Amino acid sequence: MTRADTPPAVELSRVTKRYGGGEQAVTALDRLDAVFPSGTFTAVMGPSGSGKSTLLHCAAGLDRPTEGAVTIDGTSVTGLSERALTRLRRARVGFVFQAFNLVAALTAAQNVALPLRLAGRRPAAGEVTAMLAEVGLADRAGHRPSELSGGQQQRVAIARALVTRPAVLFADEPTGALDAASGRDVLRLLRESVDRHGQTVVMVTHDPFAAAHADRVLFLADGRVVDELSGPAGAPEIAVRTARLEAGVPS
Ligand SMILES: Nc1ncnc2c1ncn2[C@@H]1O[C@H](COP(=O)(O)OP(=O)(O)OP(=O)(O)O)[C@@H](O)[C@H]1O
Repeated sequence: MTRADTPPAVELSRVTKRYGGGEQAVTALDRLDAVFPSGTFTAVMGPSGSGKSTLLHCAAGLDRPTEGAVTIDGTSVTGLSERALTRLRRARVGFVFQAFNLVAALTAAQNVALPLRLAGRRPAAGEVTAMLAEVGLADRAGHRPSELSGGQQQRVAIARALVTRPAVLFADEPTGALDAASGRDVLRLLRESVDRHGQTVVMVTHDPFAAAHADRVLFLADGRVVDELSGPAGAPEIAVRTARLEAGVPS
């Protein structure tokens, strides 16, 4: 099957997400449409409060839209029970957070094995080590998060997110807490997962240099996609579009 025949990893159709009610109601996503094709790397940018994290949470099945439809790896999230949604998420979705979110009491290897164990699988011999080797940390398998640098912790978090070979990996500001060199390592890993393994990656970022690693950049404002850059775009071009959006200038 060619990539064009493969269903999108994630699709959002007219997704609205409202928080609160009455006078206090906030519309975080406003009839938003977005398609994340399988095997592509998309960056999501936009001013603070534009709905980026809400988009990620709805697209990952961590949160349910108020209206509209979300399909993950061909399965409609609407109507799924909490249990079925959790199962879908564990099997088909990976998540990487700005703050790494590793389990402090577990070693790197145990952290990476966790999603397999939660899915009721005993990791095959060498599976976890191979995953750690992929992120350049085969020699740190027995270390706890407190014994690793921020960049190394984020690489363990990426290994943990990829070990189930999910249909889609979501990353929320994955380089936000890292120095420039560690940030570049993390972005290179995400890029390689797309190029080598056909992984689908969706990453929220404020950083045009980070977004320049993606195949496509979606720009959000007021809960809608208002601009898009396709094909690898350079950081300067991304920065100009971002500045325009923050200044409220239509593109
Ligand atoms: N749990 C919540 N309850 C009420 N309002 C919320 C909640 N979560 C988000 N919002 C509101 O929804 C809007 C979108 O928030 P969201 O966090 O998705 O934006 P963002 O683009 O990720 O922002 P930032 O770049 O600052 O992280 C904001 O106005 C925010 O205040």
